[in-house]
Amino acid sequence: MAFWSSTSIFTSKVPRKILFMFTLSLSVTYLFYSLMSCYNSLQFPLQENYAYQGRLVTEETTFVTLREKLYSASQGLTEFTEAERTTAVSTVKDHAEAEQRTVEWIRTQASPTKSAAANLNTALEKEHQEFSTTDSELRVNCTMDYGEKKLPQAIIIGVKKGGTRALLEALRVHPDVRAVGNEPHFFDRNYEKGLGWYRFFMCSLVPDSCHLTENLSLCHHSVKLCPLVFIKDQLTMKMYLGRELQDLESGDIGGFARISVGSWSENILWGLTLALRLMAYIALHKPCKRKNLWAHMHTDMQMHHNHNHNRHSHRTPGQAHPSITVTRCTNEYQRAQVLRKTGSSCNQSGHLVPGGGSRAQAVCPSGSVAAIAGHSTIPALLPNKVTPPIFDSVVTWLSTPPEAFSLMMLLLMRQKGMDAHMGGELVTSGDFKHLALRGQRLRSFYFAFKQTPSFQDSYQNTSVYAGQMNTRWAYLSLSSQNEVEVAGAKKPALENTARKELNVIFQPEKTGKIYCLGVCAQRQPVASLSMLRCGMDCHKRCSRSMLQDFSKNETYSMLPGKKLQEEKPPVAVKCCSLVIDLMPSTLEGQITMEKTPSYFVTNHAPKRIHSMARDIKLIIVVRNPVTRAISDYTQTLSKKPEIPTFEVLAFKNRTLGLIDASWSALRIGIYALHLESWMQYFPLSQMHFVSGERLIVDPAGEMAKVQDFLGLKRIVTDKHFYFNKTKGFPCLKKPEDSSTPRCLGKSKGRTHPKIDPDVIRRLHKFYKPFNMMFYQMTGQNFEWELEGDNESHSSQDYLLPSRPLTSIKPLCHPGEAGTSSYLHRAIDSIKVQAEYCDISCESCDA
Ligand SMILES: Nc1ncnc2c1ncn2[C@@H]1O[C@H](COP(=O)(O)OS(=O)(=O)O)[C@@H](OP(=O)(O)O)[C@H]1O
Repeated sequence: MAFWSSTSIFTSKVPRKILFMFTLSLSVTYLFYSLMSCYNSLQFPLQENYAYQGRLVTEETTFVTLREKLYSASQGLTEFTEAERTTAVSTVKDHAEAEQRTVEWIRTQASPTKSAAANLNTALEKEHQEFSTTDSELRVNCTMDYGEKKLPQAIIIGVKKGGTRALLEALRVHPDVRAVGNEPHFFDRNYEKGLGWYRFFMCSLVPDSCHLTENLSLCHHSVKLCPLVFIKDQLTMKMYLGRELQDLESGDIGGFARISVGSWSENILWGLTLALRLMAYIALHKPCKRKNLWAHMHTDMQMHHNHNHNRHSHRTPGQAHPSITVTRCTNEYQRAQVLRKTGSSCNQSGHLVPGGGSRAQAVCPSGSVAAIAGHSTIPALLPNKVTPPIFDSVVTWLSTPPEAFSLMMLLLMRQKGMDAHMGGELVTSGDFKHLALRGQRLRSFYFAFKQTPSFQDSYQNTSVYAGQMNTRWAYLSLSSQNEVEVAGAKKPALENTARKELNVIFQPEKTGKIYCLGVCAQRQPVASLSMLRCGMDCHKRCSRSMLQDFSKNETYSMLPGKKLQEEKPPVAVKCCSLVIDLMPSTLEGQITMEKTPSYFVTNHAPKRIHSMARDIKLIIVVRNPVTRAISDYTQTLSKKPEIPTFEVLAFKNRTLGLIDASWSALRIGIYALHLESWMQYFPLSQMHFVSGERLIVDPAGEMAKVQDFLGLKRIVTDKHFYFNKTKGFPCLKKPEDSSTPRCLGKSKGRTHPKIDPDVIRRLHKFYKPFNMMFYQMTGQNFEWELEGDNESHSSQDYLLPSRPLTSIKPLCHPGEAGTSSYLHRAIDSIKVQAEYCDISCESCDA
């Protein structure tokens, strides 16, 4: 009602009314559009156990019923049209049957290389629509998760280009398998981030996490929109806009609705209401004119502060209530200038005075506010406004750059004895390292904090220094004078610290109330719904120049940084799951998995994985090393077309026939060598080898073995696969509620370049002794030599073993002493034997 009364201003101002109506309709349209488009992604998330993820589960739903649902969902596969349906494969209960199927399958493939090659080009366009499971798509997971975050119990450790994606995607069909779509690269690239990071990476939104708390909690996500996240955002926005519009309507800063997760309809209704209110606010304040906006806001703030001061004075008995006087800062830009040039501080009576130093005193000893980092967040944090429960009053000021607000909040939290941490929200990437190294600015910060009684203490006699808006990370420290300091630092120390911080942040703690508050992205290129997130669409435009200005200014850092000493146990950040790519949680009885094929060739990986979980199950998909090398090369070529030919790279000296075993594409294929380091830590019984070739021709057969190995019920069977002629590979059948069959993306099953047959023959020769060694070690004969013997086949012809992989006695028994020396002796003899081998000891070790 208040809203409508406030908008009555419009009636006298026709142009504003028109603007209002226009923006309103836009907003409503967008809202529906967003919901609809996102809903699609929920209908069929890329994670296979779609039912698990995509269906809303009521709070009463138990884990058992959830799992039951998953099982039934995994059975319900939609039939294909005749055109789509080609030869299916069946389980490998009996070899003869499997073989028969294989033969049939191959026949239908009609030489997959050629058919795939011929068809692929013409079908590319079609493929675009048809093959939905691409790696990049896998990065987005807009779904809710249930259960617990666990470290993986099984990992697909290799090998690159072996067929690992196909295996993982097939496994994900299984209701008892939960796997992250992306490759975490924890044990090779991200290890220093710690298991906390890994685990966090392995988790996703915790259901209801945002109202785990009794009190107010805010959760804000700048991740891609999806309904479930949106609900949370919406709630957040309820807060944000509640603040904004309450300012507008009633001048009441202090009173905010508590957040509770409402029903869908309620939330949608909220969204609409918020949109309306937001539009009204925008129309009223003409916020795109920066100065005006800020002038308005200032006026409002001062007005409301005074108002609030009077209203709530009874809450802080005996406390002085200095009014805000921000005389020098009539708009944000000016404020920034003031701070940048001179620093700023406030005097005892709470007035902003130009400072000579390089810092801004944000909260003056008197408890009043002068400025913080050029932004007008402080009024929201004014001690005398912050009445218990604190969170009812501490809200973000919509047009405040999030960094400033977050920092300030964090400082205050810490200063008041709260266990508060800050982290960065990833807007465009699920990879922290990537983000940090690319030098991208974090676009928003979030922090989590735990309420402690001391937080409600008086704010008197405190000083908070804040600054450092132009670097990606900030240090926080408590000085000996109990001052909280924030300071920026330059790379690389800053990044290291940031990582440390993140590690800390992501280690969950069981006890305590967890609160979370996120701040919207500043320059996030998210379309109109960011209006609902960040308050105003034009806010981005308005503040961009200012932000850029900040970024350019190197001297804007306020204080020399001190490293944050972690004195208290870290806080869980369950509430805000800000990483886009997430490993799902698992229910009782489910397996958490990931795949990162580079682990297989990473020296430290076996030891690291062993120290994490010595009983972990390891899956290794292996493929003829020659084909694998060509596949690897093809991938590189697709990214860097200027690289030399395969033939050139493969040899150190082609005339002499010296193969360059240090070229990674070739080195990876010396499986025996890499396996040796794994065997030093894990018994063979914990490893399962999948034939990459058979995974193509008999996916169900391979899947049966993998499921057995993982101790899973054989759920994924031939019923789940069909051979897609266009793709030239097996694909997963579509689930009943999706119209999309699931073939792997364009990067899987590429057409390989034609390689000189002589080179291929030489490579086969090169690999032969290593392959033999590998067969011995694993006790399985993958029969890659058959491919090498038959030169009429091109590299991409998947020449199949005519019978199931033969078993041979393993050379070394699991964990057996002497494995290593045996292998070394064997490799030594190989070196002598191998005619074309230029393997030196160094390259072997490498
Ligand atoms: N079902 C299905 N669909 C498409 N592709 C399939 C499938 N099964 C196995 N393969 C083979 O998988 C090869 C890619 O291996 P990876 O997924 O391990 O590659 S990666 O390491 O993750 O980049 C890929 O290699 P290329 O053919 O060289 O592209 C495929 O041959």
